[in-house]
Amino acid sequence: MIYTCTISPSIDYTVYVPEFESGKLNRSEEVHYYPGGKGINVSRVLKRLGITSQALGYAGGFTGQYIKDFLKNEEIKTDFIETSTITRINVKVKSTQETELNGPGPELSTSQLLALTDKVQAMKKGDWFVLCGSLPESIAFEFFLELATQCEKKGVRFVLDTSGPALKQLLKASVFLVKPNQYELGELFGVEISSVSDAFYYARRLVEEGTENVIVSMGGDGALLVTKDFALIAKAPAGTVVNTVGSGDSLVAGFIGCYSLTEDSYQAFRTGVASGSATAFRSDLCQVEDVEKLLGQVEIYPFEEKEVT
Ligand SMILES: Nc1ncnc2c1ncn2[C@@H]1O[C@H](COP(=O)(O)OP(=O)(O)O)[C@@H](O)[C@H]1O
Ligand SMILES: O=P(O)(O)OC[C@H]1O[C@](O)(COP(=O)(O)O)[C@@H](O)[C@@H]1O
Repeated sequence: MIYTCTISPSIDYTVYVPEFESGKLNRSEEVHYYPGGKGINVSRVLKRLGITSQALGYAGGFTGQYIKDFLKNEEIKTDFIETSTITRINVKVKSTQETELNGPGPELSTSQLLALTDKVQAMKKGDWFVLCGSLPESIAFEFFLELATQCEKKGVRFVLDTSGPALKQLLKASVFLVKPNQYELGELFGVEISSVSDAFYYARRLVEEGTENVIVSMGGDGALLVTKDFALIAKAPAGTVVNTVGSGDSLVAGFIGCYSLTEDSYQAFRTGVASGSATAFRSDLCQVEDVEKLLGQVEIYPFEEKEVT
C-alpha cells in the first residue's frame, strides 16, 4: 500500500482574475475549492492513474471535513487524525502571474503525534510512506526522523517532498525519493541554482549522501533524475499553462505510481514528468487520459556532465 502523509493539508481556494492588482478590489468570475496539500494531491493523482493509496495526516474543523468528504467522493481511502483547530485555506490567485498565500500548519499535541507513529508502525515491508508538504517548525524534526527510521527497519520505502530546515534534517534518513524543485534544492545548499549543471551537481551530492533517487523539478524546463548509476534529463511537453499548483505533487505521484508497478526508473520518470505537465495544463489535477497523451511527448536523454545549459 502507498500511504501518503500530509501534516498540513489545505483547501486550495483558487481564484481566476484576468488582471490582478494588489492593493485594489479585484473581482473574480471563477473560483474553485480544491482539497490540497502535497500528500493529498499525490493520492488524488494516484487514484486517477488507477493506483490505490491511503491519505494520512491531520485534518480538523469544517475545512478538514470538506477535504475528507471530497476525497471520499473520489473514492480515496483516508485515515486522518482529527485536530481541534481548522485546517488551513491556501489562496491561489491565477492572473498574468500565479500568486500563492499558504497558511501555517496545525499545532499538534504529543498524543496526536503518537497516533501517527502508531500508523507508521503498522506498515509492512513493501509499503510506501510518502511524507509531503510543509512540516510545522513546532514539531521537532527528530519526530519525523524517527518515522523514517521505522520505515527503514520495516522495509517501507520513504519518499520525501518537503522544504525548509526539515528537508535538510530528514535527508539523513534512508530516502528512496526526494523531489525538490530547483529553488528548494538551492535553499538546501544555500546557493542559487541557475542551470541544469548546477542542479545536477547538488542532486549528485544528495545521492552521494545516500538518497536513492533525486528528482529536481524545474517547472516548464522539465526535470532531472539523478541516481547512483545514471542521470536523466526530461524536457517538459509544451502546452497552455492553466494552473501549475499540484504539478510537483503530480510528478511525485506519476513516478512512484509507475515505479510501484514496474520498478523501472526510466518509465517512472517519464510518467512523472507527463503527469506534472498534464496538471499544469488543467485547472485541477491531471486525468489519466491527459497523462497518456503527453507520455510520448516527454523527451528524455542522459545528462552529460559536460553539458552546457
Ligand atoms: N509551465 C509548465 N509547462 C510544462 N510543464 C510544467 C510547467 N510547470 C510545471 N510543469 C511540469 O510539472 C513538473 C513539476 O513542476 P514544478 O513547478 O517544478 O514543481 P513544484 O510544483 O514542486 O514547484 C515539471 O517538472 C514539469 O514536468
Ligand atoms: O505545505 P506547503 O509547502 O505550504 O504546500 C502546500 C501547497 O502545495 C500544494 O500541495 C501544491 O504543491 P506543488 O505545486 O508543489 O505540487 C498545494 O495543494 C498546497 O496549497
